[in-house]
Amino acid sequence: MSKVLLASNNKKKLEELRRILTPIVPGIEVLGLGDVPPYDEPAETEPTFEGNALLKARAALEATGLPSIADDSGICVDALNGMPGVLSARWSGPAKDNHANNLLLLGQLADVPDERRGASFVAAVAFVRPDGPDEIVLGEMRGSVIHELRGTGGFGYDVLFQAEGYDRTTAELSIEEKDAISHRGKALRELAPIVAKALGS
Ligand SMILES: O=P(O)(O)OP(=O)(O)OP(=O)(O)OC[C@H]1O[C@@H](n2cnc3c(O)ncnc32)[C@H](O)[C@@H]1O
Ligand SMILES: [Mg+2]
Repeated sequence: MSKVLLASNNKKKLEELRRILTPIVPGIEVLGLGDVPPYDEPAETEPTFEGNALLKARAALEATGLPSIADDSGICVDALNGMPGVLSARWSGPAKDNHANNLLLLGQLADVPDERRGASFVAAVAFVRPDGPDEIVLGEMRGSVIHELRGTGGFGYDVLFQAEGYDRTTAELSIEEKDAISHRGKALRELAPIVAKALGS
C-alpha cells in the first residue's frame, strides 16, 4: 500500500476523498490527520483556494514526510461577487458553525430573486510529495442557492445548494450522485492519474 496523507480536519472531505480516490488509484492508503502525530497546521491566510490548498498540503509534507493532499473549497455566490469563497468555513465567524453559515447566507440572499441566485462550489486540491513537483487542480460545480435548507446528506452548504439540472439539493442526493457531479469529485478524478504515477501504482 502507498500512504498518502489528507491534510484536513473535515471528516466528510476525508470520506469523499477516500471514496473517490481508492477505486481509481491502485494500492493507495489515504491517511487522515488522526493517523499521524499532531503538528502545527497553518492558518488559511491565502486569498485563493489554490493558495490555501498548497499551504495546507506543504505543511503536511514538511511535518510528516508523506505525500500529502489538501483541499480548500467553498461556495461562491454570484450575487455576493463570489463570496463567501475562501471564507466559506468561517462565514458566520471563527466557530465554523455550518448551520449559522447557512442561515447567514440565506438571510443575505433573502431579497435576491430566483434568476439571480446562481452559485458555484469550487474545490482546489493540491498534491505534494518529497520527490516531485507540486500539483494543483480545480473543480467546479455550478448551481443555485435555494430559499430554505433541505436534506440530510453531504455537509456544510449542501442543504441550500441545488446543482444545475437537479431539483434536489446536494444534501438530498445519494453519495454516488454527489461524487459524480461535485467540484471535489471532478478535481480528484483529474488528480488521480498524477497521484497514481507518483506512487508508482
Ligand atoms: O480546511 P480543512 O481542514 O480541509 O476543513 P474545512 O472544513 O475548514 O474546509 P475549508 O477550509 O476548505 O472550508 C470549506 C468550506 O466550504 C464548505 N464546503 C466545501 N465543500 C463542500 C461540499 O462539498 N458541500 C458543502 N459544503 C462544502 C465547507 O462546509 C466549509 O464551510
Ligand atoms: Mg479550513
